[in-house]
Amino acid sequence: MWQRACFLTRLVSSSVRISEKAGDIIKGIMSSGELNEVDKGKDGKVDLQTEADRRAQYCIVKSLEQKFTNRLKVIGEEEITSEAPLELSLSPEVLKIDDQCPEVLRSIKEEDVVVWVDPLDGTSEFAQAAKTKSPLLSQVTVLIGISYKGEAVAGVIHQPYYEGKGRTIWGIVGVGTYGIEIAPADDKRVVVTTRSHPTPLVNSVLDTLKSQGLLTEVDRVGGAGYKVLRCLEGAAAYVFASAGCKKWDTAAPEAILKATGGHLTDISGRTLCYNADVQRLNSGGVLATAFWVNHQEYVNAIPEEAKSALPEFSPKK
Ligand SMILES: Nc1ncnc2c1ncn2[C@@H]1O[C@H](COP(=O)(O)O)[C@@H](O)[C@H]1OP(=O)(O)O
Ligand SMILES: [Mg+2]
Ligand SMILES: [Mg+2]
Ligand SMILES: [Mg+2]
Repeated sequence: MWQRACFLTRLVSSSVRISEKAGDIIKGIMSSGELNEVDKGKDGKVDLQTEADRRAQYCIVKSLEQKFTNRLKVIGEEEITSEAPLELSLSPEVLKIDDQCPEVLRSIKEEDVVVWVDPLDGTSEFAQAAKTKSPLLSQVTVLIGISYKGEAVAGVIHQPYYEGKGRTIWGIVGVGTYGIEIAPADDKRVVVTTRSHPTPLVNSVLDTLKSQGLLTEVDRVGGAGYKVLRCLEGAAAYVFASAGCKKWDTAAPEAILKATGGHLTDISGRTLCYNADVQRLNSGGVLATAFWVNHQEYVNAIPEEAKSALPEFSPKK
């Protein structure tokens, strides 16, 4: 089956298993209690990295390198430092849908894609949970996103602590999203936003959405992956009117959301580009909406002052 399947299906099939192995590595570090946190932050801002981030990164990048060739371009959040076991098996579930892949995706070759890796999304929540044993751990995810011609076309989100045993959600645009039950339209308008990176602008945009009836309830939760999962499970939108999220935070979630009919752009409605040489920072913020929501309505409701405070291009990578 591996030999006959197209490259993209093989890559997703391998990424599903690799993300699950990375999840086991993350859980192992949490159980050991030896997170060995490092602060990568600049300009006085805290940006944590733990041993779990480092080992999961190693597992994902090295496994992809072994399974595929060096023509595959992989861009990850962390440097390759700590070693970890690899994962070379495949998910047969993904290979089963190979014949449903649209023709345009079937012709993709290794050198045509970029793989965006966030080995542990929700590091603040992970580190805080180690100290307080709080339910924040369900907000931790492993993200592997695949882009083609600058567009997010496939993705894997593994949630290691979901209901104790974990789950893996994966999707291919034009085929569908698997591993999750997509919630129908809701009368309520729950909007999810950052828990660990609030700013006055983030809050004032939410106030505006509320005044326009596009928000009935705000839920402050961690991680870009987890927030997009919430949009698949009933939340109307994920709104983050701040820079800070990077391409590896949004690639996998965007592909999975798009595969269900939802949208993810910056807060001005501009599509995100995932070419290898693009700036890493999503400097225009993040706006994601569920399939049953009018995305443009949210774009229009966000004040111009907020949009101009978050320009598309930042001088820093
Ligand atoms: N200011 C920031 N500095 C570093 N990472 C950020 C920042 N803002 C957002 N992120 C990344 O985006 C994710 C979603 O942000 P938030 O939870 O604040 O909405 C975070 O978990 C973090 O990813 P990571 O945990 O992989 O470092
Ligand atoms: Mg980080
Ligand atoms: Mg992240
Ligand atoms: Mg991360």
